[in-house]
Amino acid sequence: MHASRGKRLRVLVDMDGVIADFEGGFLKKYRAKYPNEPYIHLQDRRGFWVSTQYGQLRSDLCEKAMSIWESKNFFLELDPIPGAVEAVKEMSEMENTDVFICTSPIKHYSHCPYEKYAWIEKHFGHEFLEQIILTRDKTVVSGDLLIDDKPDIQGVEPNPTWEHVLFLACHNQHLPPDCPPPPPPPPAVLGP
Ligand SMILES: Cc1cn([C@H]2C[C@H](OP(=O)(O)O)[C@@H](CO)O2)c(=O)[nH]c1=O
Ligand SMILES: [Mg+2]
Repeated sequence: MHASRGKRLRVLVDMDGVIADFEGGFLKKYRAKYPNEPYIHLQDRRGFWVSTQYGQLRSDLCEKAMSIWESKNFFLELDPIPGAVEAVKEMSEMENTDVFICTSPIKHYSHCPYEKYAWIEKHFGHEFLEQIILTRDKTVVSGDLLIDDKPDIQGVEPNPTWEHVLFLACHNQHLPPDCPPPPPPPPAVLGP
């Protein structure tokens, strides 16, 4: 369809949960910082927001969870999702295709925006810094596809130009394809 119009395909690729392992990095650092607190195994994660499910486990764990991704080096030290960096590089070399990393910084901005840039430079190289879009509202960004692990992507634009491709993640893998509200969390699994 796009080729017949002579148009290039613009792909917006989300960062956390798609190319950077936010959930794995969170759990590793949470358990290291709070070895005596309960935690949620990745297979038991439900709902997009980690802090919401931890808050349901015990109310004070919401803030403890937030302290992890608000810490220096959290975003910088995330591991790539296996195969993701190679796949994005390959896609960006495809004919008539423009790839952008479209990612939302957390509002605690001391480290996150810088570290997202540094992460892209580290894994994709300096040139790829041209392809970064940092925004808290992805609906105002124009593109053909948005590959993102968040089931509901909302903002001021009710009709975004992109089609959302839901990227499979531990927190969304139980959702039916048409993405109604997530089911309630399973019974808490206590650890360690
Ligand atoms: C708080 C929180 C953030 N994030 C990610 C999503 C956003 O990045 P991205 O847009 O790259 O997926 C960023 C800010 O919310 O952190 C999660 O994936 N889960 C969470 O629970
Ligand atoms: Mg994401």
